[in-house]
Amino acid sequence: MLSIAGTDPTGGAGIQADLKSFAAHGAYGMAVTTALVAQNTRGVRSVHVPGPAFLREQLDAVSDDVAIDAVKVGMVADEANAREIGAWLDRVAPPFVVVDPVMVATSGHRLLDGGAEQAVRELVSRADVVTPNVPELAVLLGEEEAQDQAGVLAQARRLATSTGVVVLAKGGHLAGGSSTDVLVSADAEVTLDAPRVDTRHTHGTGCSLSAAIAALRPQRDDWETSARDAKAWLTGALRAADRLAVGTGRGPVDHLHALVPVRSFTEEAWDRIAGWRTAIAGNAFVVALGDGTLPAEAFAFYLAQDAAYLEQYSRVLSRASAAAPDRAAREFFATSALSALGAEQSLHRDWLAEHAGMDDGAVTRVEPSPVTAAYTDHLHAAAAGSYGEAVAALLPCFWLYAQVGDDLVRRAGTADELASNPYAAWISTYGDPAFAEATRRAVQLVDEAARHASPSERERMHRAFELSSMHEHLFFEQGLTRPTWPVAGHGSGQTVVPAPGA
Ligand SMILES: Nc1ncnc2c1ncn2[C@@H]1O[C@H](COP(=O)(O)OP(=O)(O)O)[C@@H](O)[C@H]1O
Ligand SMILES: Cc1ncc(COP(=O)(O)O)c(N)n1
Repeated sequence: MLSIAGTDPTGGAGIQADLKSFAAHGAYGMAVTTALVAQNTRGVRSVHVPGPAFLREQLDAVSDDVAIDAVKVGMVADEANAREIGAWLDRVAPPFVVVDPVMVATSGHRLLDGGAEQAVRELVSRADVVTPNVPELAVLLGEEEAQDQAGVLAQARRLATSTGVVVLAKGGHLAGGSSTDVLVSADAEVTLDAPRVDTRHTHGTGCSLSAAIAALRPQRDDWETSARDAKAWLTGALRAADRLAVGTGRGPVDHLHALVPVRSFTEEAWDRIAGWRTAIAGNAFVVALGDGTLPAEAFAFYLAQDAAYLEQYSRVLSRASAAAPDRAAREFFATSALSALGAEQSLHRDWLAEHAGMDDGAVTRVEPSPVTAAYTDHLHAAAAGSYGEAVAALLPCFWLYAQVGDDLVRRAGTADELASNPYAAWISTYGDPAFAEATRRAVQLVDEAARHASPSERERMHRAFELSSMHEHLFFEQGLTRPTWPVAGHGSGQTVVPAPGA
């Protein structure tokens, strides 16, 4: 494959994008430079055109030596370049030629000299396929820009008829929930539909699509199949774009997304804590809680510690609420902070009053055990980092409890069997669909935060999530081990919760 185009030193558009697009389709990529463009994800700074003589030397260097299966032409920069490329195409007659009539960058900067439009029209007439976006389609026809899909289709028909070239008119610039392109030739019309991906990283989409079509054509039977497959690939590249984190403006798409499948932060995080999930499912405390054989003093210790934990958990939820980027997230974390103080705590206070003789005051005075303190210190430390770290650290308390609740409800069997378990109220709280719904929402918000995180912040989020998962395991376990703070000079522990009935 040969790309004849301009450069993008940040690798998202032009020749650099074309080569990645070729590689993504299993093609060997070559490139001839029409213009050196000083640009980045924020825009174009300047353009240097070596000129037609050197352009011709590059083109001949390739075609004198290498068999070319298909050519993609992108930015030509000026009229002299366009004529040189036209003459070379006439001489070499490559089997497949795609022309992307690049005129103006997404950022609004001109990439084609004023007055060179006629030369580009002549180049288009030498192509098999031309891939204009909405403004380029209008310029090629000398008409006003189309405002909707019907207008684009009508213009694509006129261009196909007047040039005899297959026209792939791209709809990326139109509004709507889908990003529809139309492929129009003298004898066929095909609509290529794709959902509009919610990303601002669309730098180089046009370059990448035309390069993909050129790369696929020798491997497919016709232009329609090539364009369809190229568009499906581009949609995947757009979906994966946000994870690249290249530049501060409109970033590139992820050409090689198929090499590393896209997984959400939470899917990956959940996999990474598989060990802790197994440990919690087999945790002796959790198993005994599920079958109702857990000694009351073990549950009392756990529950009193959990009340102490929830005091701090609620504070960290409030900090996440304050740091949240939008109103919906702020509301979610504020509501969760409130229910950690209220609804969940009432479960604790009722049980401890009835079974451990602890009144509200006694519950409030419970000293956090070393295990509880380690967990809440970790949460506060995460909250001192970024919003992403805070919410990643907060998530296991939702997710692992929803998982344990769900497991224990299922292990209990029927509702009657569950009711006979002395810890049924606890199990029902966390096995409740409302809690599962809150967990789903928390998962979504963490993924949202991860989408805006840099790779290093994402890694810190993983670390925070993993540490919280470990703390969850240790927290359950402490119901059986009842760890205490060593008291200086005594070499013994101090009880942190009175025995039941005390
Ligand atoms: N947000 C998006 N979601 C899905 N496809 C898109 C999106 N933006 C552009 N595309 C697709 O990318 C290709 C290039 O589109 P377009 O923006 O019209 O061209 P150009 O990049 O040349 O300006 C087209 O196939 C278009 O449908
Ligand atoms: C060298 C070069 N060629 C083409 C584009 C158009 O890119 P886009 O698809 O973002 O409009 C560009 N920015 N740079």
